[in-house]
Amino acid sequence: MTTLSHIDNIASITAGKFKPDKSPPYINRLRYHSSLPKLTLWSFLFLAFIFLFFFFSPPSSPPPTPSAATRHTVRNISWGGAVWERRVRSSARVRSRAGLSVLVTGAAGFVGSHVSIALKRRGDGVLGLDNFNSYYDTGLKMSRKVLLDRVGVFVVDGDINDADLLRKLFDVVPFTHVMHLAAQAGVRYAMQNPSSYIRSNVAGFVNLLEVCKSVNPQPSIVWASSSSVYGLNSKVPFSEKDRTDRPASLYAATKKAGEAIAHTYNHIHGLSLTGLRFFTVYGPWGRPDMAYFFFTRDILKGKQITIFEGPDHTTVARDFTYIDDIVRGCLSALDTAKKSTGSGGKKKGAAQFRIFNLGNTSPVPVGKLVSILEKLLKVKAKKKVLPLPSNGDVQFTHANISLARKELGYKPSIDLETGLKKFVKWYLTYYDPKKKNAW
Ligand SMILES: O=C(O)[C@H]1O[C@H](OP(=O)(O)OP(=O)(O)OC[C@H]2O[C@@H](n3ccc(=O)[nH]c3=O)[C@H](O)[C@@H]2O)[C@H](O)[C@@H](O)[C@H]1O
Repeated sequence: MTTLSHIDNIASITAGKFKPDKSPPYINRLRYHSSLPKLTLWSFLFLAFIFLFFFFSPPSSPPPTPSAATRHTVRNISWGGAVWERRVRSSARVRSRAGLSVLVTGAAGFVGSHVSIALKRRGDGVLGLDNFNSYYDTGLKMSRKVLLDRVGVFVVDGDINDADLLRKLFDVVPFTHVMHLAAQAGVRYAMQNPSSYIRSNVAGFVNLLEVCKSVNPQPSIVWASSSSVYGLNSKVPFSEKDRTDRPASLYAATKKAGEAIAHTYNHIHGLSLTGLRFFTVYGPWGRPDMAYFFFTRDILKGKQITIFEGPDHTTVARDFTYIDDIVRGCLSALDTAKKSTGSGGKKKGAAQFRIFNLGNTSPVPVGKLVSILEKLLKVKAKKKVLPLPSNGDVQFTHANISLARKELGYKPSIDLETGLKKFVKWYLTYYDPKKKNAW
C-alpha cells in the first residue's frame, strides 16, 4: 500500500501538536512566562506549521488551466488495501463467456470512458486507470467517472508512470488486454508544455510496456496513436504505408515515437501491439480543448471564433470521426489481437504488430463544421479568419481505412452533421445553465 502523502504526514503531526491542553488557563500563562526558551521554541514550531500548511495545501479551487497539468501529476495518491483490491477484482471480473479482462488507461478521458462502458456492457471485465490531470476541466472527467461507476467500472486514480501501481494491478488481476488511451493530447498545447507530452506519451508508455513485458501472462496491447503522425505528408488519403517521418508538432513526434517504441517491445519481448491512428475524434462527452467543442461554447456565448485557412485562402479540413465509430474500431482491435508470445520478459516467438487508421474517409472544411454548428445551435457565429498558425496544425487529414476495413471490419457510419447533432444535444443538457455544470 502506498499511502504516505506529505499531506497525510502534516495532518498527523499537526493533530498531535495542537492537542487541547486540559490545564486551567492561568497555569498555562504561568508556565509559558516562566520559560522564555520554551516560548521561542513553540513560536518557531507554530510558524513552521503555518508555513508548511500553506505550502502543501491544495488550492481551494484547482485552476482548470492547462498550465496546471504538470503540477497535478506530482501529487501523491492513495491505493492498495483489501477493500481497494476487492473493488479492482470485482470491476475486472469477466461476466460473459470468452470475455476479455481489460485494463483501460485514460478511462476518465473522452475515448477511454466510451470504450470502457462499451466493453463493460458486453460482459468484459474492465478496470480503469486515470490520473485526472487538469489539462482540461477535471469536473468533466469526474462526471465521466460517475457514469463509469454506474455501469460497474472502477477507475483507479493513478498515473501510468507509477510502476509499483501498475505491477500491483497486474498482481491483483491477470489482465488479458490493455487498452492504452492515457496520453497528453492536443496539437497546439505542445508549444506551451512540451514536457507533459514526453512524460505521458513517451516515458509513461515505456513504463507501461516495461510492466507488461514482465508480467506472466503478458497482455495484448491496443493503444492510441494519431493521424498527426502523417505530418507534412501531402499524398491523400493517408495510408498506413505512407511516410510518417516528418511530424509537424511535438505531439505528433511523441505519437510517432510511441509507434517506434511499440515496435521495439514487440520485437524484443514478444508483446502483441496494435496502434490505432485516430482522426480528430468528436462526440458527446468530448474534449473541451478541441475546436468543435470550444466553437460550440463560444458561439453560444456570442464570443468570436477563429477559423484557420491555408495559404492563398485555401481551406483547412479534417477527417472528423464520430466516437461510436472509434469505439467499434477499438473493440474490434481488442477482439482480433493475438496473444503476446513472451514470458519472463523474453520473446518465445514472433508476436503480432499492427497499425491501423481509424478515420471517417470524408474530410470536411472547418468552415463547414462551423456552419453545421450554427444551424444546430440556431446562433450565427462571430467569425474571424486567420492564416493557419505554424504551431503544429496541418492543413488537411484524410484517412484511407481499407486496412482497418479488411482486418477489423471497421466501417464508419456517422457523418459529421449526424454526429454533431448528438454532440450538441449532449452539450446543451450537460451545460444547461440551470444546472451547476454551466460554465
Ligand atoms: O487526429 C488527431 O490525431 C488529432 O485530432 C485532434 O487534433 P486536431 O485535428 O488539430 O483537432 P482540433 O484541435 O479540434 O482542430 C480541428 C480543426 O480546427 C482548426 N482550428 C482549431 C482551432 C481554432 O481556433 N480554429 C481552427 O480553425 C484546426 O486547424 C483543425 O483544422 C486532437 O485534438 C488531437 O489530440 C489528435 O488526436
